[in-house]
Formats: sequence, C-alpha cells, structure tokens
Amino acid sequence: MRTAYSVETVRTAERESMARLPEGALMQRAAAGLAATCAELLGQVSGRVYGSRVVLLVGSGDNGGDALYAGARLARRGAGVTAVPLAPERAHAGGLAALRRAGGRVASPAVAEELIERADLVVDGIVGIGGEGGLRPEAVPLAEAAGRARAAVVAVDLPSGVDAGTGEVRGAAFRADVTVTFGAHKPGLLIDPAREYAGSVRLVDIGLALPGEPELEALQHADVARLLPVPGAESDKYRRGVVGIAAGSARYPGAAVLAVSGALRGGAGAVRYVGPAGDAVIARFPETLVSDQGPERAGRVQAWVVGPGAGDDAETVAQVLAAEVPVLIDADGLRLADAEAVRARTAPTLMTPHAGEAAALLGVGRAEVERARLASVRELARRYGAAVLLKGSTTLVAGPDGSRPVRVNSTGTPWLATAGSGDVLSGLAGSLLAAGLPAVDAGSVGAYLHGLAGRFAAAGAPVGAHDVALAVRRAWREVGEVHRGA
Ligand SMILES: NC(=O)C1=CN([C@@H]2O[C@H](COP(=O)(O)OP(=O)(O)OC[C@H]3O[C@@H](n4cnc5c(N)ncnc54)[C@H](O)[C@@H]3O)[C@@H](O)[C@H]2O)[C@@H](O)CC1
Ligand SMILES: [K+]
Repeated sequence: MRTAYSVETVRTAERESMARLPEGALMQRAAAGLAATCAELLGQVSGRVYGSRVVLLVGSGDNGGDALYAGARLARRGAGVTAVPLAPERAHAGGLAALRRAGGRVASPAVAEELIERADLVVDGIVGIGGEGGLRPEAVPLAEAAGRARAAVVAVDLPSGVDAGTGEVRGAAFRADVTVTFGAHKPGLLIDPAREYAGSVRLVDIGLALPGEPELEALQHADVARLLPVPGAESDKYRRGVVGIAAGSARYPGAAVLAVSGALRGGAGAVRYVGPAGDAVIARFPETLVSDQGPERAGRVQAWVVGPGAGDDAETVAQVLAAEVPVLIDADGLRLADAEAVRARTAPTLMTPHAGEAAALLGVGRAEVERARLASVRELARRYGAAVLLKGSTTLVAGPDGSRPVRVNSTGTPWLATAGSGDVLSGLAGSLLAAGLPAVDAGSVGAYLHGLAGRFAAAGAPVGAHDVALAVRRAWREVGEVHRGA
C-alpha cells in the first residue's frame, strides 16, 4: 500500500525525529537523496555530473536548504552549480556556506532566467510543505523559464506552487520531471491537478516514524490481489453473488450492454439485467439473466447497480434504493436518487460520479470539483452517508463519513475518457460488491482494474469502452500473477 500523510502529521514526525537526532541530520539525509537523483538525471541529460550546469532556485525556508546542500554535493563531484536565492538575506545560511565551500556560486535573481536557459538541471527549492497560497509573482517567470528550458527539472519535496495537502494548484507552479519527496508522500503528489506537475515521484526515507492514519492510500498490485474474490471449490453461482444491473433505456441501450459487460468480468457468479434493453443485452451476452419486471420483482441479487443510461426512470432508482443489499449508483441514477432515501439506507451504498455529476450534487461548478477533488469527495460522502468514488485521471474513493484515509487510484490513462467507459466501471465495481467486497474496496479495486484494463486496451492508441471491458480479464490476471508469485 502506498500512503500519503498530511503536512501536519509530517511536521509532528519531523519534530520527534529532530529531538532524537543531531542538528541538521534530517536535512543531510534529504540532501543526500536529492543529490543522488540529480546526479542520475544529469547522467541521462548530459552524460556526466562533472562539468554539467546546475541551477538551484532557493526560497527562504528549509526547502531551499535541501537544495543548497544537495548542490554542494554535486559541486564536490565537479558540477558547475549556481544558486539563485530569491531573498538572499533569508536563504538557509548553513546551506549557502556549504555550497560556497564546495565551489558553488551564488547569483542574483536578475540573471536567473538566463541561467535556467543554459542549464542541464534546474532544482526547484523555492517552497516545500511550508508554502502558502501558490507561487509568488516573482517566482512565476522562473517556473515559466524552467518549463521552456531543455534542462531536466527536479522539485525538492514538492513542485513549488502546488498545495501539499490537497493537490490544488492556484495559478502558476513548477512542472517537474522528477519530484524527490522526503519521509512520506504528501497528498498533493497523488491527486490531480498537482500530481501532473510532480512528474515521477521518488520517496527518500529519512527515518521519520509517522504517527496516526494516512490521509490517502493507494492500492498496489499485491493489495488488489488480496482483495479479489476467488471462488472456492464449494462455490456455486449464487454463493459467488448475483449482481443486478438496472440500466439502459430505449434511448441508451448501449449503457446496459456495457454495464453488463463490466459486471460479467467482476467476479460475481451471475448477472441479472432489469430494464428495457434486455434484447440488446441477451444478443451480446446470452449468459445474462434478463427480467422485464422492475427491480423489486426481478429475483434475488447480492448487489444492485443502478443508473447508467437510465434516462428519467426515477421509479427504478427508488426501488433499487429500497433494497436491503449493497447498491452502486451511477450516471442518471445520481440525479434521480432521492438524497433522503440514500441516507436512510442501511446496506452499503457506493456513488460513482464524475466531476460534472459531483458538481451538480454539491451545487457548485465543475471546475470547483476538479480544483479541489479531495475536499469534494469527502463532502459528498458526508452529505449522503455513502461511499463515493469520484472519477477522473486520479480517482478518489471516500468512505461513508469522508474520514481518513481516502483511497486514490492512478492506474488510469487519459484514453479512458471515452463514452461508456464509466458504464463498464459501474458494472465491474457492482460485481465486486455482489461478490462481498465492502463498498470502498469494491470501488477502489474496480477503479484499479478498470484503469489497468484501459492501459492494456489503449496501448497508446484510442479505445472504445468495449475494448476496456475485454481487457479487464488481462488486468485481473496480471494482478493475480503478482499474488501467486508473492
Ligand atoms: N519535514 C521534514 O521532516 C523535513 C523537511 N525538510 C524540508 O523542509 C521543507 C519545509 O521547510 P520550511 O518549513 O522551512 O518551509 P518551506 O521551505 O517549504 O517554505 C517556507 C518559507 O517559504 C516562504 N513562503 C511561504 N509560502 C511561499 C510562497 N508561496 N512563495 C514563496 N515563499 C513562500 C515562507 O515565508 C518561509 O520562509 C520541506 O518541504 C523539506 O524540503 C528536509 O530538510 C528534511 C526533513
Ligand atoms: K519545491
């Protein structure tokens, strides 16, 4: 499991460590890890460390101190290192002295852009977890110059300008090729939009003992493998769970077909379809149990999926919400579901909005949800007393009270933003619910497999939702392999 901790928790751990260790020890560990990554990148960009040109952009806190000490290490290996302290009188004094002793230079911000243009490597040490309120105006042209330059950009702890705790980005921020982060991932490194600015993230262990719950957790192959339902020798289709799909309409029969296609690959023993698209479903998937009765009379299921392509069929949504089994609500179902009826449910509920649907439920603009994804998913979960999966390039899954940790999934690919892809996910996650997974697990395992399937299906080219559904089996096998190997 990958975890991310709040800034507050990291600060607490830092204080405890500092009390035990000699002064400056943590910063030296951070700088050593940072310098190692810088040296590796220099090897890729210019073939060697010796003689390469490194620019350190240095703010007034310890983030700048890390950059300076790492710069001193590179200078000792023969790199030409120039530090640009944005506020020279407040830059980390020990770090500046160390850099100078190692042969590094210090330059004025007036020449920073010129230096960046000629550099092999730019180290962004302007702000880390102490940053507040986005990048200051004087640093904006530097972020832009670094973006234009051919140099590799390494962010120290976080790309300056992104919010460490929430992943929000207000205005300009540095775009890094690699972010070297210390002690723990910060939530902003795993959540969009900030995640995109971080490039690939490397965690340097500086020996922090992290207390309490993480803010976020991200399942890895082995975690998913442990959660996947596996039929035992005694299983029959009913024991493996029947998932009911109440989806599709005369106008959108395809949504029903796609939701069923996802459900068939999610581990339930059988899929029961209820709705007006039975003929289309049977034609494609003859193994489906099709009923033309409403959900109340369709026969037993262990979980329902309601909403994909459902049009305005509020009665079906109401019947599903009244069922005493887990329910996944997606697409039109989110709009049609009565909030009181959702809150009154005693069996688990999983809502799966994209940003636009989440915005409509929260009564805010879509951009607001996209900007503040973590706060949005928590708020929705609290309002509805339901687990909520907020779709996007990083998908977030919050438990019913919005409490910690929220799950984050980043196996997806931008190619997954294609019509019907959400219908496949709803069927897949609903099937996992029917197989007995708790709502947060069903959502996050579903998102993980769906994202991986999207990658396999796309392989760098556009995909349709049906391709994604087909690739779920490959994703499942790939995850299972790791488990068997473990
Ligand atoms: N947490 C830890 O355990 C460790 C932290 N270290 C480093 O220390 C950093 C935190 O250091 P600090 O607490 O000194 O804070 P930062 O260095 O992140 O930033 C604080 C300084 O930047 C200024 N500032 C705040 N917002 C700004 C903005 N938007 N634009 C420009 N300047 C801004 C503040 O006035 C303050 O002087 C971490 O990110 C990490 O790089 C490491 O040295 C190792 C250990
Ligand atoms: K930084």
